[in-house]
Amino acid sequence: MNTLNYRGYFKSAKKITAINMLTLVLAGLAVVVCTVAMVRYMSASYDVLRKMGIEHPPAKWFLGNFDLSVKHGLFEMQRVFYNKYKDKKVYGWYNGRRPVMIVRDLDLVKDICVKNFNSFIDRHIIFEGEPPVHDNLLNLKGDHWRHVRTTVSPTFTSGMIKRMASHIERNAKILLENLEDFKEAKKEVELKEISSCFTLDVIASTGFGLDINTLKDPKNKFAVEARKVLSPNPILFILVFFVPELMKLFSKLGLSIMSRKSLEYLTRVVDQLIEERTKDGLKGKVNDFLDLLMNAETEEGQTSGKDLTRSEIHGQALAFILAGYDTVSTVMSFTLFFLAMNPECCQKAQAEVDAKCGKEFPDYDKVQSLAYLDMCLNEAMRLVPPGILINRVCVQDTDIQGVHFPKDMIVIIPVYAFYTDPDIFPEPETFDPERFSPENKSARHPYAHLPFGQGPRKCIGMRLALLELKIVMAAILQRFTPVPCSRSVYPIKLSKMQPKAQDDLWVKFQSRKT
Ligand code: HEM
Repeated sequence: MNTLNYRGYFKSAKKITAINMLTLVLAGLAVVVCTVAMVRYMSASYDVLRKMGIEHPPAKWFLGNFDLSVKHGLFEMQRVFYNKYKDKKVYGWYNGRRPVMIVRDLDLVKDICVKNFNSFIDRHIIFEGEPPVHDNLLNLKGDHWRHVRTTVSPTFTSGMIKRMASHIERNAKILLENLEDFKEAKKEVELKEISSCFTLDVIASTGFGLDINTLKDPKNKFAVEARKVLSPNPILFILVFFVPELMKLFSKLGLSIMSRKSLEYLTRVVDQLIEERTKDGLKGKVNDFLDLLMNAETEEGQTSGKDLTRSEIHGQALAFILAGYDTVSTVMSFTLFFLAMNPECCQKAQAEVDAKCGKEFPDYDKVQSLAYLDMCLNEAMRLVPPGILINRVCVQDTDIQGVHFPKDMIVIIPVYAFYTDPDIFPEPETFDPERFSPENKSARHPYAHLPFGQGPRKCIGMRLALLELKIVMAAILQRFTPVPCSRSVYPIKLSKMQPKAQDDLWVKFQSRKT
C-alpha cells in the first residue's frame, strides 16, 4: 500500500514539476514579450522630432526629457533651452515618450493663439478625469469646449462681474480686520497663507454664495475639501504623466488622482444650493457664479443645444475653484511682497490709491482707474507667472510661417522664458512696474507678456481676477504698509516646480499714519 502510495507520489510529483516548468517557461516568455513590447512602446516616438528636423535635447528611454525638468526645475529649464536654441523659431522636447514643439517666435505664438486657432483649439491635459473633472472648461475639447465656453461667457461680462463686486468687498473688509489683529500683535505674516485664505473666501462667496472666514476658521469644511481637490495624488499623477494610457485602468480600479470624497462633497454642495434656491424662489437673485450657471441649466427633460447639463455645471463650479484659487493668491502674495521690498514703488501705489479713493473703500468703480497698481500686478505676474507655460494641441496638420505642426502634436508657449529674456525685458530680475507704462508696453511685441493667455481660449476669469486683486490690494495699501521683517528673504528663490517662494513670503504690516 505504502509502496504504491510512494510510487503515486513520485509520479504526481514529476507531473507537478513538469507543469511548474511549463508555467515558468510561459511566465518567462510573457515577461520577455511584455518587456520588449514596453521598450518598443516607450521608445516608439523618440525619432519623431528628429525626422521633422526639429532640434531637441537628447531624450532618455521612458523619461524623455523629464530628468532635465528635475535637474533645472520648471522655471530655469525654460530659460536654459530657450537660450540654447536661440536662432530657432521652434525647438523640441519629450514629455515622457510624447514629443512636444516649443515655440520661441512671438509672431508664431500670435498665429497659434488667434489666426490659426481652429487648428490649436485643444489644451493638453495630463489628467483628464471623469465627469465632473472632465467637463470643466480647462479640460474640454473641440465643439464641446465651444458650446460650454459660449454658454458660460456671459457670466464674465463687466455687468455680471460688477454684481459680484460686493462679495469681494465684504471679504476684503474681513481680511483687513484680520490684518489689524496681526498688526496689534506685531506679528510677522506669511503672505501666501493670508492670500490663500482670502482667495478661498472670495471663491466661496462669488462662486457659491457661502460666507466662510478661512483665516479665523481654517478647518471649515468647504475650505478643507477645496484645498484637498487642489492637491492631486503625486504618485498617480507621475504615473499618468509617463503612461497616459494608465488613466483608463485607474478609473476602472476606482483610483482617482483628485480626492473622490472631496469632489463628491463639492458636487453635493452645488446640488443642495441649486435645490434650496429653486425652492426658495432665489434663482437669479444671488449674484454669484452658481446663480448664473443655474440660469443656463437645461430644464429637466429637455435637451436644448444651448444650455448646460448638471454635470457641466459641476464641471464649471470645479473650474472656478481649480483656476481661480492658486492663481489669484499667487499674484496677490507676490505683488504685496515685491511692494514691501521696493518701498518707492509701494509709496507710489499708495499715493495713487489715496488720490483716487481718498478715505472711501476702494469699490468696483474706484479701482478701475488704478493704473499704477495694474502695472505692479503685471510686473509681479511677469516675475512669477501663475501659468508658467501655455499649451495647445494641434488638431489638424497645419503649416504656419514655414513650420509644420502635425496633428496631435503638443505645442508649448514658454512664457517664463519670454519674461526673463533681457532682449525683451532688460534687467529681467529687477521689479520695475514702469515696464508696463503705456509707452513701454507699446514699444514691445504684444505677445511678449501673456499672463492670462490669448485668443478664444484665454482666461475666462481675467476680469474677475483683476477686480479681486485691485480691490484687495487697494484696501490693504490704503490702511497698511507692508515692510520687510526678520524672516523676509529677498531676492526671492523660486521653488523648482511651482510658482512658490522657497523661503515663503514673510512681511510685517505697519499702520499708515494718515
Ligand atoms: C491672476 C489670476 C489668474 C491668472 C494669472 C490666470 C491665468 C490663466 C491662463 C494663463 C489660462 C490659460 C489661457 C490660455 O490657454 O490661453 C487660464 C485659463 C482659464 N482660467 Fe484663468 N487665471 C486667473 C484667474 C482665474 C479665475 C479667477 C478664474 C475663475 C473663473 C479663471 C478661470 C479660468 C478658466 C475657466 C480657464 C480655461 C479657459 C478655457 O479653456 O476656455 N482664471 N487662466
